[in-house]
Amino acid sequence: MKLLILDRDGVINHDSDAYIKSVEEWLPLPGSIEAIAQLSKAGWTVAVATNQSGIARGYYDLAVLDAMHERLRVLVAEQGGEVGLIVYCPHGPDDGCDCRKPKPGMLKTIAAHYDVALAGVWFVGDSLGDLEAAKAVDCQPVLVKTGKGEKTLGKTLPVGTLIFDDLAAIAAELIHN
Ligand SMILES: O=P(O)(O)OC[C@@H](O)[C@H]1O[C@@H](OP(=O)(O)O)[C@@H](O)[C@@H](O)[C@@H]1O
Ligand SMILES: [Mg+2]
Ligand SMILES: [Zn+2]
Repeated sequence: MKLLILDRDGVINHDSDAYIKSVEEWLPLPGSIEAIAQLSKAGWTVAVATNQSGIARGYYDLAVLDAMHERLRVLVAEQGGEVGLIVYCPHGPDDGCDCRKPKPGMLKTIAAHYDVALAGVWFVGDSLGDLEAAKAVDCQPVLVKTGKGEKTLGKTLPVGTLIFDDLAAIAAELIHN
């Protein structure tokens, strides 16, 4: 199967150092909804793996998080596509969970859900932790320059990291090559 895994904040929607705390603050990046819909219509399964420590920090609750993801699903459906499994880590940095990136727990959950191997599967993120999570399970790390991506570019990236301007550029690459 053609599986693509996306980080959420900074890849699909605008990110904020103040966290994305409400559906109103959850604003798609230019071209991201269309990119997901086009990928879906081209036979790709698009899953999401997102850290959401704002839950542990008490900035918003699971109902709000679910509403953001319902919004994502509705917007993509309006473009004729669909979003696959969305996995989130609600824990804080000190909770010692297995799912918070850079740990690869969420990627493993997605692989198990679809019963596929992760080797070579593209995982698209804007933070170094996303790329490190990818590397940990032999996914292809892919950095976008949106969100925190420009800042991440200044760090030492995992060997072999691919770099694209945004999700729309990734969709064009995957669909047309
Ligand atoms: O990019 P994804 O994984 O979809 O989500 C990132 C968010 O959970 C938040 O992650 C936080 O990091 P800490 O969790 O506080 O280290 C900060 O970077 C926030 O700016 C950001 O909105
Ligand atoms: Mg991000
Ligand atoms: Zn977790």
